[in-house]
Amino acid sequence: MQARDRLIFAVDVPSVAEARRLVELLKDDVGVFKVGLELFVAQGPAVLAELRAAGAREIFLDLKLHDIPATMRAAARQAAALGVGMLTCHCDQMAIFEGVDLGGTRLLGVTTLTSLGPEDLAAMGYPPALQDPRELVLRRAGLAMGAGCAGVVCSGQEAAAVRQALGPQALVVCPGIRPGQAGDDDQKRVVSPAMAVRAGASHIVVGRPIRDAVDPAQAARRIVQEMAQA
Ligand SMILES: O=C(O)c1cc(=O)[nH]c(=O)n1[C@@H]1O[C@H](COP(=O)(O)O)[C@@H](O)[C@H]1O
Repeated sequence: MQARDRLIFAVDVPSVAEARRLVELLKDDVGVFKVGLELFVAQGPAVLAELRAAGAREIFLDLKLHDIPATMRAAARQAAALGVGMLTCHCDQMAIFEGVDLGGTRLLGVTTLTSLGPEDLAAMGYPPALQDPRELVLRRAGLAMGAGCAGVVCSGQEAAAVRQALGPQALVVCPGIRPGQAGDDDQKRVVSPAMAVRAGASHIVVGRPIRDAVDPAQAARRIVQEMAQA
């Protein structure tokens, strides 16, 4: 796997025209294009064909499904029918996806959003032992794998512990990546591309630091270079 294939670009824009422009600009430097809630809610499933036509080879549908098991299974089957390579969900129970054939779509369990810190977990009512994001991430990673996921989404700060717990085969996908001098925006648990790769991330997710760069393709190439060196 080349470093480029491990870079996921979050296509966080509302219009098809802007999404297509970014894919055309980045298709040679980015392995996976992530369609999240903003683009999917605005444009619906038809946007996936638009991105493929613009040059996206692999698409990650980031819908963060969270519902009762029957609804999760049904929605995951519909997403798989769209031919996406990855799909996110929140897994609160074991065996949710047991026996569900999703073809080539790999499920990723979101563990603890990278925008959350210990103070947020305390406010949400987690007991002191689970207010340490690493502990909560490990707990939820176990649930996700038990639910039938191929891997998890966590921050690079927990990636080493998650990799150790889940073994070499699991996908460990890390958003909250901030290269160089980029600001944190609304992210709280951030690391650099090199730190995430060294910690054992299989993929990193980068949105604004590429999208808002003066030269997005150059920003992506710099990140890939940093990943390759790491
Ligand atoms: O599931 C995700 O992709 C995700 C999980 C998470 O914990 N944190 C997180 O930021 N994301 C997504 O990753 C992307 C990060 O974007 P930037 O902060 O702009 O790089 C966004 O599309 C988020 O929706």
